[in-house]
Amino acid sequence: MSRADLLYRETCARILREGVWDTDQSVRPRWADGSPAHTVKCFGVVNRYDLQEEFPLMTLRRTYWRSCVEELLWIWQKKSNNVRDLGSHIWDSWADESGSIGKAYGYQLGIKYRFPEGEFDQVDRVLYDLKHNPASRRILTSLYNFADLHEMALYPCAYSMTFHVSGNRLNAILNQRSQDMLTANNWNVVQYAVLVHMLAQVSGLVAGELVHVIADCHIYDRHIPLVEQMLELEPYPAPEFRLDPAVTDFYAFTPDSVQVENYRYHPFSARIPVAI
Ligand SMILES: Nc1nc(=O)c2c([nH]1)NC[C@@H]1CN(c3ccc(C(=O)N[C@@H](CCC(=O)O)C(=O)O)cc3)CN21
Ligand SMILES: O=c1ccn([C@H]2C[C@H](O)[C@@H](COP(=O)(O)O)O2)c(=O)[nH]1
Repeated sequence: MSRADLLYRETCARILREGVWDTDQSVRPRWADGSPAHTVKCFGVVNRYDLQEEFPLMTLRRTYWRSCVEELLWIWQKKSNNVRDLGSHIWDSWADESGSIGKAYGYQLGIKYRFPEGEFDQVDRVLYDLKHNPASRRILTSLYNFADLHEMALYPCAYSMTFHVSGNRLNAILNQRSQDMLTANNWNVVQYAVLVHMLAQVSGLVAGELVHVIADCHIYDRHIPLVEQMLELEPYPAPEFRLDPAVTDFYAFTPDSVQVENYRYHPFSARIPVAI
């Protein structure tokens, strides 16, 4: 049985049982019809995924894992902030006429900074440190650049990764300030699990633990019946994950480098409205 499903069920059940509604407050997100998108939320959720044990793809509904990988490579490899470089349309609602989402995500990872060994962007610095200073406690990235927030269409949600090598295992903490449980929880978990596998492989390590720390973990009001239906389902076993072992350069990965086998999931016919 997929552990990712169990963690998902526990997190949603906790929000529905103990969560606090923001209905009495004025909130930023809107539904397509203009009405406020309220949530019920819990603070400070921590979910741990052992990537040696299983690939954390949920089975309670289908996660479009290939789109997750495409978005991951758009941010971490292409370092793009333009939706025209992304295969899917998930970011279109936040893009301007030129396709830009502003100085967010990929744009931040592409900025170069000075280090004793020369100039690196955040991704190249992580790759350098994993190879040359794996014992370092300073291997992290952050997209939360206050100087540029006013030029971002949406402030980064999954905003920081902290990497940690113990033995030959690469562990990571994903820090997320805000999480829409139905639309993107498993989406975010899957893409950062793939990132840990990719970085481990090109650094001569194996993927260890992914610790997902979520500050505001919420379910939107219009998602509640859909989540309740999912909580009734029995999870299937987790699928198998395979990353093309021939790839040794992070920039050589493509969506085709990732294979998922025996992915069984429950049908989910409803369209998920996304709060803008
Ligand atoms: N309210 C909100 N929730 C989010 O999860 C979210 C935002 N806003 N804004 C920025 C990005 C965009 N994200 C999105 C937006 C849409 C889908 C989505 O439509 N997913 C569908 C199918 C995707 C596909 O066909 O590839 C799904 O069924 O999961 C996923 C992530 C995640 N983020
Ligand atoms: O990767 C992502 C991107 C966005 N989200 C969700 C979390 C919130 O529901 C909205 C962002 O609204 P804020 O008011 O800026 O918090 O998008 C996500 O879960 N994962």
